[in-house]
Amino acid sequence: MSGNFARFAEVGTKIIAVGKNYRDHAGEVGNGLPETPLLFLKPASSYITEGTPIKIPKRCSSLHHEIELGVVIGQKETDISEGSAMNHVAGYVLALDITARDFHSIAKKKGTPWDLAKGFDTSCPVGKFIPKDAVADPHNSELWCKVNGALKQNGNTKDMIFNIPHLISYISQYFTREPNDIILTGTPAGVSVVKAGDVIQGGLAKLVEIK
Ligand SMILES: CC(=O)CC(=O)C(=O)O
Ligand SMILES: [Mg+2]
Repeated sequence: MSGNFARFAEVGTKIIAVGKNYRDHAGEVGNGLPETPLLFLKPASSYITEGTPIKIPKRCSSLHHEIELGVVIGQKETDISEGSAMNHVAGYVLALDITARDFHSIAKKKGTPWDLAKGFDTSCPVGKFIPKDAVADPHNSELWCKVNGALKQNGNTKDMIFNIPHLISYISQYFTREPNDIILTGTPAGVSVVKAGDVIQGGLAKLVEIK
């Protein structure tokens, strides 16, 4: 594990994920657009470093990749304004919100929690830490994902419905954020099934790639 990963892999880390934050992905999964950020938690036990194999959960027959920009929180915060939100960002990571889509569809239909679909062990592969200043514009960065070399997701963070300051401010009204917590900011369209043996690659602008 590199020093950069060590920044994140500390006890007490929270991963707060935002759902349906891109219109095109919201369209492909249905149920309309959110009026406020749609939040769910992924446990710290879902976290793996880049290159660690993803375990397909028992009884899952449709595992999906979701490439996402992760925002790494730099300091303890609660109830902060949108105006000061970016001061609380230490940097970014490229991450996958691996989703058991069959479990997810059932949960949505029944109105039950998404934990099993989104929070199982290994469902959050995370790439190396990217310092804040290395990302010129986090609201205009290409985000892509390939499976076995074929391009599946090709989005841009400019298409987020709720931008990063809004997400940080909104989340901080409900959850105290601590250093090294991560906010996954949602995925663009193109999610698709991955099977045992597939290789998933992702990229953020020209800055980082994960595999
Ligand atoms: C409906 C979803 O897949 C929610 C989600 O995780 C997203 O990134 O959007
Ligand atoms: Mg997601």
